[in-house]
Amino acid sequence: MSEARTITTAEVAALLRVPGPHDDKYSRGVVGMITGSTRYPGAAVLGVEAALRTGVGMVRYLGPARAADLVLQRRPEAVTAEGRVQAWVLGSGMDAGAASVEEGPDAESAGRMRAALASGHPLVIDAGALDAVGSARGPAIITPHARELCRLTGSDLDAVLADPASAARAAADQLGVTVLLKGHATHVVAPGGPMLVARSATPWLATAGAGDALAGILGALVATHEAAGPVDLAHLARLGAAAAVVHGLAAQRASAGGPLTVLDVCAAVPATIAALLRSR
Ligand SMILES: NC(=O)C1=CN([C@@H]2O[C@H](COP(=O)(O)OP(=O)(O)OC[C@H]3O[C@@H](n4cnc5c(N)ncnc54)[C@H](OP(=O)(O)O)[C@@H]3O)[C@@H](O)[C@H]2O)[C@@H](O)CC1
Ligand SMILES: Nc1ncnc2c1ncn2[C@@H]1O[C@H](COP(=O)(O)OP(=O)(O)O)[C@@H](O)[C@H]1O
Repeated sequence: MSEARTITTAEVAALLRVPGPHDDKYSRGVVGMITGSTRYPGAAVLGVEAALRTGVGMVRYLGPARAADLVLQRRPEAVTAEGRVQAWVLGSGMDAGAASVEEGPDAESAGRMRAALASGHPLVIDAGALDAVGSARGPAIITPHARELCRLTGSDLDAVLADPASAARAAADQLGVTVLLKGHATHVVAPGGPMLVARSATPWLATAGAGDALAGILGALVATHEAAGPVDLAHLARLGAAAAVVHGLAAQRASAGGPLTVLDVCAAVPATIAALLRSR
């Protein structure tokens, strides 16, 4: 078994960037999101909602037209024009091979995804972008659930579920990226780095779209940090664990012991962050 340490709420609170009087929307950080697809547009809405609720200077949403329309209906704050970003979230709500699509309504966002992968900016790589991890030029954190990790590394599902810490570490070493392996406990590790575990989640979070929200929370945290200086793989691991804790605590708040929807979790993120900030 791999050594693992539960990240504390004090560590998470210390990783939250608070805007100051001299900040503007660009100095706070811009997260670019190429998520959602014509088949799964809802994932784009959830990720954008989560990123905005986490606090970031701007969300630049560059996915397919159907998803962009829904994102704008829900969140007119989102900017759908190309421009500079500090960090990218790629692949939530997309089928495997999304970066290779060359025809149809999702081809333009596939091209944008290839450009983001080659940009050198930090990357949050989820769902349909996971198989493109080899073309990431910047530091990357991948966010698979156990089945996705197995598809990516060829490992056995029972072995991953029995020892997720070792599976996450092996994947990080094999792929040369930071790995955030989702589950009841979420394991996060950079190649050669310490294993961090987030244990704040409630099983009510086992619902479709919860992972799309996690990617948005993480993307916002990465963009706000990258805006202050370059983020490396070890830093991505700390931010990944912090995002999972915020996500889990927001789910506890949204649940209050009962069922939740993913938009409820997103709505609970600002109060969750405010409570963490009060504790520092
Ligand atoms: N609102 C949105 O837009 C949302 C969009 N989403 C997007 O959906 C995409 C697919 O994501 P995912 O994670 O579901 O896909 P994946 O890893 O292929 O797992 C499927 C495999 O699990 C297994 N399986 C086991 N039990 C099963 C069962 N009872 N019912 C069905 N399957 C069952 C089954 O294996 P089998 O039994 O067939 O061997 C199957 O192969 C992805 O792009 C994601 O971002 C989601 O985020 C949701 C919200
Ligand atoms: N039993 C559970 N207890 C706590 N959290 C869970 C549980 N099952 C799933 N989660 C969390 O819910 C999210 C599900 O993400 P994911 O599997 O990507 O789903 P989706 O693709 O539908 O968004 C992850 O953040 C995961 O950690």
